[in-house]
Amino acid sequence: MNAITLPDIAIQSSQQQQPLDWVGMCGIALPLLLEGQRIQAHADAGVSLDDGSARGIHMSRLYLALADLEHEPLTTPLVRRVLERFLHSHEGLSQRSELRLRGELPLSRPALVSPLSGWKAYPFEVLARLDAAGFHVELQVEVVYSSTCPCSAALARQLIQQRFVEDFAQGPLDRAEVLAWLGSSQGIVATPHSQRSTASLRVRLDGHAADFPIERLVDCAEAALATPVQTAVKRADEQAFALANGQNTMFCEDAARRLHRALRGLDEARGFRVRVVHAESLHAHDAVAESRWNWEETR
Ligand SMILES: Nc1nc2c(ncn2[C@@H]2O[C@H](COP(=O)(O)OP(=O)(O)OP(=O)(O)O)[C@@H](O)[C@H]2O)c(=O)[nH]1
Repeated sequence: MNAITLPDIAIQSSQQQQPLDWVGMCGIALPLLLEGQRIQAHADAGVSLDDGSARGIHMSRLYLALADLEHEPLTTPLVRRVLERFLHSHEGLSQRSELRLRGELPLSRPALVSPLSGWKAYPFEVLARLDAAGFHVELQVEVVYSSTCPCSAALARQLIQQRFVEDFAQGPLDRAEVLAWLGSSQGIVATPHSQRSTASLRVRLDGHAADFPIERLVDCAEAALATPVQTAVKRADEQAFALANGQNTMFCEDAARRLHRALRGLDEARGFRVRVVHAESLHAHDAVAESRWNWEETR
C-alpha cells in the first residue's frame, strides 16, 4: 500500500452540519528558546472549524507549524507567524487560530543581604489568537511571595503591650531589663501568622511588541510586593526577610492593589487581570482577590 491509497477521513463531509469553536491538540511537548535559555514547554494548538460540513481539521498541519517555535527565540511576531500558518493551512475551513504555550522560566535571583543567589522557576503562559479582529496576545506569569496578616500583627502587638504592662507594673523602667525583655519570648509573647502566597498576572500585550517581558513582569511584581520568596538564604538574609514582612503586612486586598498600581505603570500592558491567592495558615481555605484593568476575559 502506498500513500495515495491511504484513506483520508478528515476531508470527508460531516453528516451533522455543525461548526465548532475550537479543534486542535493539547499538551504537545515543545522546547522553546526564551531569555537565552532552552525551556521545556507544552503547547495547545487549535483552530475554529467554521465549515460545519467538514468532518475534521488537519491536525498534522498545526503540529508541523509549531516547529518554527523550536528554532527561533520566542517573540510575538514569531507567534503571530505560527498562527498565520495555522490559518493558511486551513483555508476554507477556519477563520480563527489559537495557541497556548505553558512552561517555567528559571531566573537567577540574588539574596537580600549576602552575596548569594539561586534559581526560581516562574510558571508562565502565552495565549495568542488570530482572527478577523486581528492578533491578540496575552502573557501570564506567576509570582510566589510571603504575606503576613496585618490583623494578626496588630493582635500580636496588643498581647505584647499587655504583657509589658503586667511585667513592668512596679517601679521605674530599667533600660537593660527592658532590652532583655524585648529579646525574650517571655516578652514578645505572640507572633503574627504568614503564608506562602501566589500572584497570577495576566497581561494583554501590544501585538507589535517584540519580546515577551517575563522578567520585567516578575521584577515589577516582586518590587511591588516586597516579600518575594527567597532562594539561597543565610541568617542575615532571613533577618532582612523578617523586616520586609514586618514592614509589608498584607491582606489579599492589599496585595492585589499593590499589583494593580504596579502594572498600571508597565509600558507593555494594554490591559491586565491580577489574581492573588493567600494560602492561609489561619484557615484551611484560601483568601483570594482579583483586579482587572481594560480587560475582557478570553477562553
Ligand atoms: N481531525 C482529526 N484528526 C485526528 C483525530 N485524532 C487523530 N487524528 C489523526 O491526525 C492525523 C493527521 O491528520 P491530517 O493532518 O489530516 O493528515 P494528512 O491527511 O496525512 O495530512 P494532509 O495531507 O496535510 O491533510 C490523521 O491520521 C488523523 O486520523 C481527531 O480527533 N480529529
